[in-house]
Amino acid sequence: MAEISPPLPARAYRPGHRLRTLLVTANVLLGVLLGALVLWVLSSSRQNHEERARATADSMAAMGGANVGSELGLVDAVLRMTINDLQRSGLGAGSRDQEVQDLLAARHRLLPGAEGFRLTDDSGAVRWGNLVGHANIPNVADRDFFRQARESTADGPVIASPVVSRVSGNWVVSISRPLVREGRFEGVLYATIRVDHFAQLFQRYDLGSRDTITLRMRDLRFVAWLSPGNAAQVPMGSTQVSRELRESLAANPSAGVFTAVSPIDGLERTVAYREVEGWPFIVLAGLNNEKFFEPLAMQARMLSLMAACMWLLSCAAAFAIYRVGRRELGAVRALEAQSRRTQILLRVAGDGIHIIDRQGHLVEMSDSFAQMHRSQREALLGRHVSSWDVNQDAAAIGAWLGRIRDGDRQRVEVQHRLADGHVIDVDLHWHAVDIDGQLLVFGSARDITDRKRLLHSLEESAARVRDLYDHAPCGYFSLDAEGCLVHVNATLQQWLGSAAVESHSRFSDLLQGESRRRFHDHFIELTLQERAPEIEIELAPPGAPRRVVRINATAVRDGRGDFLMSRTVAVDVTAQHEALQQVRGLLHDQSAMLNSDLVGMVKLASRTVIWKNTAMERMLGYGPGELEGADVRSLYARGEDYRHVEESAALRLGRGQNFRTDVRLQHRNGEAIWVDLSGVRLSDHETFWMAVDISAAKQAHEQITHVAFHDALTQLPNRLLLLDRLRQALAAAQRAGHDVAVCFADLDGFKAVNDDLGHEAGDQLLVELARRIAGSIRASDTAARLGGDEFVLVLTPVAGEEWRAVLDRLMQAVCQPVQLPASDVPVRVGMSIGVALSQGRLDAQELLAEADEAMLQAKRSGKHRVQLAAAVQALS
Ligand SMILES: Nc1nc2c(ncn2[C@@H]2O[C@H](COP(=O)(O)OP(=O)(O)OP(=O)(O)O)[C@@H](O)[C@H]2O)c(=O)[nH]1
Repeated sequence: MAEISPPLPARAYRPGHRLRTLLVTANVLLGVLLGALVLWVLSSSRQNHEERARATADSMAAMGGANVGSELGLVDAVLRMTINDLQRSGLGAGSRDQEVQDLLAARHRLLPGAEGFRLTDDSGAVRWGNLVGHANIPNVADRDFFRQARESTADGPVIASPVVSRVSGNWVVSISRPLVREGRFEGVLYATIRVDHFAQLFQRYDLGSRDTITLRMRDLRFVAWLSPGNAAQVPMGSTQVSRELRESLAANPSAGVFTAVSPIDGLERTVAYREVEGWPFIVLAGLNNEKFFEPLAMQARMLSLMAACMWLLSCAAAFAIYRVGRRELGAVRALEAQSRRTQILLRVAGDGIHIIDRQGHLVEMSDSFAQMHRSQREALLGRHVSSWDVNQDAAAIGAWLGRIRDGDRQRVEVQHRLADGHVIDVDLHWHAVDIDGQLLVFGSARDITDRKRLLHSLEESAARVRDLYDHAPCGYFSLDAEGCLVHVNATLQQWLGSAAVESHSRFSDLLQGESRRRFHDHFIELTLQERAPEIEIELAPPGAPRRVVRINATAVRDGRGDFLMSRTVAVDVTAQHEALQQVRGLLHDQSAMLNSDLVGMVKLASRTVIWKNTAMERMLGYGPGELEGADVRSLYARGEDYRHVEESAALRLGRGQNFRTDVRLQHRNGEAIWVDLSGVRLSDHETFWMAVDISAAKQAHEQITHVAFHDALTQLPNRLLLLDRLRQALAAAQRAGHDVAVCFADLDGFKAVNDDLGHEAGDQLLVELARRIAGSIRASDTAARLGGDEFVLVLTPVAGEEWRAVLDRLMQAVCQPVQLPASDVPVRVGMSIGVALSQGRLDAQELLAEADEAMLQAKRSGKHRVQLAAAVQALS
């Protein structure tokens, strides 16, 4: 698998983004620059405007001050000149009124701005001036200017605050001088100027609407103002002024410029003030900033608009550049992306893509091509086709390259020799393309070596399947919707008799009788349903064996569900049928066997009867079905027999062996029944048992055994049984470490009984004495009759001398009189006994002989006594 180089990071190379950033940044900078420029220009312009406003206001204030000053100066000059004239001419008090009146009138004419020009006497009565002839001569003694002038010692005019004229009713400002002659106060000459006159003075200036020129007293009391277009009224004498004016006046009482909002009308103005030189007045010129800076605002708007237009134009230009640039960049990027896609395609392409030039040299390839050749791209680049083409040499390849033309294409299977020498099969598509006058062959090669091998393998498999199909032990065939053969394998052909099978034969025509009818129904059902039930039919073609076949069919349908054909498997079940017949016969035989009268059979599961035959029921005395479910333990005569069988059988059956034993079962009436019992294991849970009643045989055997081992007269054990028991006792005694006493007894005087009373009486006596002997011993002891009047007792176990007590008791029993039928008087016999003790010995015959010898010794010693064997005595 070729390693694919990772894709470039998404933001690693984005020329469109960079251009956009550049243009946006440039426009932002341009916007900032234009803004700064506009601000700078406006700031400079505002500064100029402010300077101009201040200069204009200052000029107007200066001009106003000069005008007011010159007006007042003119009035004062006329007043002074008139006073001088009055002092010199002696006019005035005591003079003719007309002369004074004329003088004043003449001088009044010099003062067009003065409303009144009058002279008072020393009492304040207005005696001369333009009020002469007035009905009521006013007195101004209460006026400030009169009092100040009368008291004034300085050679200067007296200016009084505006007052309402008592003559005209107008607000006026009065300028006065005292008339003093020869040190005596004779009156006050005064001129009154209407405050409106000052406003008229200011009208000669080109004031804009909302501009103001104001005249105030030095103490800021309002006198007059001119403010075109301003309807605000200012109370006469009002000192309501801005804070800035007070501060500026405090800093410089004579002149100043500042900007302030007027407390009168609330408008912002550039205000300049000037002191009226020589007079207690200040003139304030206020330029309405809004009005004055209107051109500046206009300029600002224009500049801003121009700057905005420039900026928008710049943005539009930038956007156009961006659009064009992006289109170009998009094209470049599309080309790059195409190139990268092609490169990646070559890296990841599954097929071996490669390009060769007209000379047959490899000029480009995908990684998979190099991998297919088990080589590296660098090693293969420039190689000639002939270096790997197995089927053509360089000359043939050259000829082929010389023949092909633009647009030629072909698909061929070729063989390539790999770098490691292996040859692979290749499926090659090539396409010749002329690019810029150069013919290139584009190839797509795929390694099909494995596919060809697989195809070969599949063909072999198909052949095997075909062989299997034809020669399988099953018959295969397909029928069309009409029931005619479409496919049939060789096996079925053989079954049908090859001659009978023709193309499109109707299959049912090859059948007879019941088979034909059954198949017909089966096929109808198959055409209607997906499957049809299995059926068995008989094939009986002429010249071929009859056979029974079981057929299983599936319907094949088209996309609409219409029946196309059947797919049928036929299995030859002839042998099964025959086997079934045999099995049925066997089952019949088996049934007969299982129901035998002689052999009882049961099947057990978990020790419970789950099946039994009649013989078993009869053997155990149960009625039909009564044994079903019975616990098997209840069928045994003795519990130990059941346990013995259970343990022994479990061991053998568990090893897969059969188990057989003779055991006593219990008849329902309580009698024990000897049976020959054998069992086999059927499964983990089930066992099968057969029982043959052997009670009769067992009884006969027991009788035979009893006769063989017992004395026929007394029924005591005979010599054979005695020896057997003696040997067992000796072996046990040796293991246990105790003694066995072997006592040989012979009756004393028995012969006389026979002789006197007859042999039969002798037998009766022997029977009685045998009974007494058997009753004198323990269960572990044995009393046997050897023959005649000889008895042997085996006492085991014995310890010490305890055998003596047993024998004493025995002798007492034996010597008791016996009443025999043949005698009127009881018969008495004695008994001589020889005793041998085992003392660890095991030889029974030796001990018996030793006891016999001791018995003889007892006889010899006078009879009816017990004699211990000499060997025992010696050992003791
Ligand atoms: N009735 C009868 N007698 C028998 C039988 N077998 C042997 N005898 C007799 O028993 C007698 C035994 O003989 P003895 O042992 O010599 O007789 P005894 O009189 O006891 O003599 P001692 O042993 O010397 O005391 C013989 O006469 C036998 O014929 C038998 O089965 N029945």
